[in-house]
This record gives sequence, structure tokens and C-alpha cells, in this order.
Amino acid sequence: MSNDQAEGLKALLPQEAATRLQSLRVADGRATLVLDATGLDSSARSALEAAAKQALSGAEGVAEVRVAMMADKVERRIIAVGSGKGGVGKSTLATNLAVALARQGRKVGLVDADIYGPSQARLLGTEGQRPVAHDSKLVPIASRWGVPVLSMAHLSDPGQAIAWRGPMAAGALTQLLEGHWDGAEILIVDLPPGTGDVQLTMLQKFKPAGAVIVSTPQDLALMDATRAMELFEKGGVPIVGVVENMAGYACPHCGEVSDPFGAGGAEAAAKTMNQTFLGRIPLDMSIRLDSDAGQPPAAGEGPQAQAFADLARKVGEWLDGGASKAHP
Ligand SMILES: Nc1ncnc2c1ncn2[C@@H]1O[C@H](COP(=O)(O)OP(=O)(O)OP(=O)(O)O)[C@@H](O)[C@H]1O
Repeated sequence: MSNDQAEGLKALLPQEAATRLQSLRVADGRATLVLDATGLDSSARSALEAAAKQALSGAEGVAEVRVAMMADKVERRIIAVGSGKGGVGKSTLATNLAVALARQGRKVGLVDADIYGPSQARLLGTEGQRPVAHDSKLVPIASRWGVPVLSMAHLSDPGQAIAWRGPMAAGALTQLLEGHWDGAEILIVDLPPGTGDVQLTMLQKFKPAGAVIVSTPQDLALMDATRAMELFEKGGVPIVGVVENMAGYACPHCGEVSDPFGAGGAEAAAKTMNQTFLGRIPLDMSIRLDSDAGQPPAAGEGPQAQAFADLARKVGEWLDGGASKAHP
């Protein structure tokens, strides 16, 4: 970008954005601004962000505007979403929890640390986009759902990451978590399934405020979920609670509800472990179809969106009331 172009764009910014401007870059038609949001509350930050976006959208040579907010004093808390085994819907839960929290007015970012199957780009409809770096830190990719995202997929070619050794994976996770998340009060982290190096780095280095454990109602998944809970507990990370996913299948033809994987197992397991049960997300074809199409069900209407909204409310309340557990 020429200096003239940068100066031209700066001149379009409203005064408050111009005074708070840390950096402005344009690459491939995408303008990326970093603004200092020190001292602003979340609604003032949103207003500043919207004003800066509006001022630059439509400017010559600018097809897209991204705004990253930096603030020294935003207290950011990490909620890790984990599961004992793969395929239980952990990524789907993480996306929709983040989207539902954003709908409830929280400033949320999403880190896709699932090295073995990074899927957040697809789930949030941001496939093919690459993050830029400012001051050697990654700038999260904005999504249509108000949830910026950084994914392991952004740091590797498809299929490559799975061959990484532990230290490389841990290094990549560090880059994702140390991105420009300054505007986010809550970072949802979609962990890989199981209890390996990435999870350990997460616990040791970034100390999540809490962990949400996802399980299906099957016995085997529940045993693995119990192991995941133990890992977090040993690492001193409080468990927010357990979510039972793929619970109860409502036949789209007759409406009868059946339980292909059993019922109530996660609730019972949570009780045994003396943990909170956060609720059930039904097994529903529309959840898979909408998710695959990059349309998080939590952004829609109806019972699926409601189930995620209920979960987000509980996690939000836990953070509001229970955060002292994580930050003694
Ligand atoms: N409640 C649900 N109803 C229907 N389909 C679901 C539901 N939850 C998840 N799925 C589907 O199940 C598949 C696995 O989900 P997802 O990728 O979220 O699992 P995961 O636990 O993150 O897996 P992995 O560990 O392999 O990344 C996806 O196709 C997803 O759309």
C-alpha cells in the first residue's frame, strides 16, 4: 500500500477512530485497522468499530474492512471446550456457544485449536480466508456472526497439521491465543479431543477460567469425558459443566423422540463427578446441515437456537458469578 493510500484512508476516519488508530494496512483490497480501545466499555467499543468500518467501506480499493481493538484493561477469560473423544460434536458446540454468547451481547472470540480436524473456518463460513499479522501477532478473521476466529487451519495446509509433533502444535496454539484478541472478553477455545500436548500447553500456559465438557450419551464417550474432566481438574481448571450432545432424536416424519445413544448418561456422569449438568442438545439433522453450510444454528431461530442460547446463558452466568474460582 502506498503512503498516499494509507493517508487517504486515515482522512476518512471519524476523529475518535483517527486518534485511537494504531495501524492501518491494506492488502488485496482488505483494510485492517488496529484501534486502541483503552477506557471504552463494550458498547462504546462496538460503536467505534462500527463507525470505523462504515467510514472505510466503499472507499476506493477497499473491498473489506477489518477492525481489531486493543485495550490494556479488557479482562479476557478463556473457556476451553473439550471432550474425551472425537466426533461427539465438540467443535459444533464451541461454535454455537460462541455465537449464542455474542447474541447475548458478549464480546467473544473463537480459537480453533483442534489440530487433528480444524473445522471452525467451515462452521463460521470463513473458509479460504487468511489472517494477516500486525506486530507479529495474528489478526483474527471476522465472521458474519460477530465472532472473530483464528484456526489451526490458518497456520497449515490441509492435512499437514496432523503430522506435527507436540512442540510444534503447542507453538501454533500459542500463536493463535496470542493474536489480537484485545476486543474479546471471552475466548472460546475448541480443543482437540483427548488429553495430549495441546491440552497440557493450554492448561499450563493460558490457564482457562473454565472448561465445558461435551459428551454424547454413550457409555464409552462418557468414560472418556470423565478422563477429560480429571485432566482439567488436575490442572486446576474449574469445570463449568457437562453438555450432552446428540441427545434424543426427533423423527422429522412422525415427531416421535427416540434415544439412539441412550438418555441421561451425561447428567448421571456429571452428578457422579459432582459437576454441573449444562443441558442437552438434540440430535437434529438441521444442526448438521446448517453447520456444514457455515450457518451456525445458534444464529437462527427455533428450538436448536434456543438450546444453544440456554447453554450460553449458563456459561455467561457462571463467568459473571463463578469467575473468582478461576482468579482467586
Ligand atoms: N446435535 C447434533 N445433531 C446433529 N449433528 C450433529 C450434532 N452435533 C454435531 N453434529 C455433527 O456431527 C459431526 C461431528 O461434529 P463435530 O465436528 O462438531 O465433532 P467433534 O467432536 O468436534 O469432532 P472432532 O473431534 O473430530 O473434531 C459433524 O458432522 C456435525 O455436524
